[in-house]
Amino acid sequence: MIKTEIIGNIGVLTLARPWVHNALNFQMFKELKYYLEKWREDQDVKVIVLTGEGESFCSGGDLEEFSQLSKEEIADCFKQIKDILLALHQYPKPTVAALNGTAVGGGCELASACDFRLAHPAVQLGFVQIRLGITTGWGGANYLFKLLSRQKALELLLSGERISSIEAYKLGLIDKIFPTEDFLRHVLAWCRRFACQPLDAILLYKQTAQQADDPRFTLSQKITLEVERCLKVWGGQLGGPSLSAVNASFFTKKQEKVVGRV
Ligand SMILES: CC[C@@H](C(=O)O)C(=O)SCCNC(=O)CCNC(=O)[C@H](O)C(C)(C)COP(=O)(O)OP(=O)(O)OC[C@H]1O[C@@H](n2cnc3c(N)ncnc32)[C@H](O)[C@@H]1OP(=O)(O)O
Repeated sequence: MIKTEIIGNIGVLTLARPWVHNALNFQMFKELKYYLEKWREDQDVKVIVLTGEGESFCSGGDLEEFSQLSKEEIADCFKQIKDILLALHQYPKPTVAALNGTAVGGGCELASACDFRLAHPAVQLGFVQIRLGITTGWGGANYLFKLLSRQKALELLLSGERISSIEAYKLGLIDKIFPTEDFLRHVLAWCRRFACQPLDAILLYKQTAQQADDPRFTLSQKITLEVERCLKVWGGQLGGPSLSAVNASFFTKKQEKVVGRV
């Protein structure tokens, strides 16, 4: 129910239950967890893209399946799902939700847990939970509060209204709008700008990003750690190019330029 593909260092996870608009059942969460863990250490995967098959990105939790569970079973299920979304939010590599179509309920929670959200003009988004008499059950409101101002996030959550991707872009919830035609091709080209970079540097920037909003560190400590990270890659400690290799590449390019000018 989750299809996977690695395209040029980009791991693509496709929610594949289009007959129910990619409603997420528990089996899909298990698969999502499995692939996120598998790709965490995979040197060939530098960026993760989550998308959906068919006309929707995701219609949220599978209401059919969840309605058959007891209160205790739902509590256990949601606990496991919120851990998977948190792991996605704290993932060491960049994560991208490619909204190929409608995202509602838990579909918006999933997208909000990612680093980036890309969409096309026909996409609609809605934190519709309140219209069912419930609230976000997977941590999605907290991710939304990190992305939007308190009042904009509250407006979306309290109204349960669906908004267009263009409105969501203006709010800052969507990072980029691409044409509907060949949407995934545009997404992959956008992600390739990250995926073509050295993995060590990608991982270190993600660490710096995670730390940026961690209240346990002062700004001075965060900056010291940021500098230490740079020195690690500079010295080649992570298996990247060493100081001399960085210099060599700089001077080789410089020399080539000079030769080219003659
Ligand atoms: C439970 C977790 C909770 C959270 O913590 O966040 C949530 O996610 S709550 C929110 C749950 N989601 C919803 O309320 C959305 C429900 N779906 C829709 O609003 C619409 O289906 C749609 C996604 C906007 C598409 O509308 P439309 O194009 O008109 O299609 P249909 O409505 O006819 O749907 C076709 C088919 O799909 C089934 N379906 C859709 N969503 C779900 C779902 N979330 N769970 C289970 N099944 C779903 C729908 O019942 C239809 O089935 P059939 O009638 O058997 O064809």
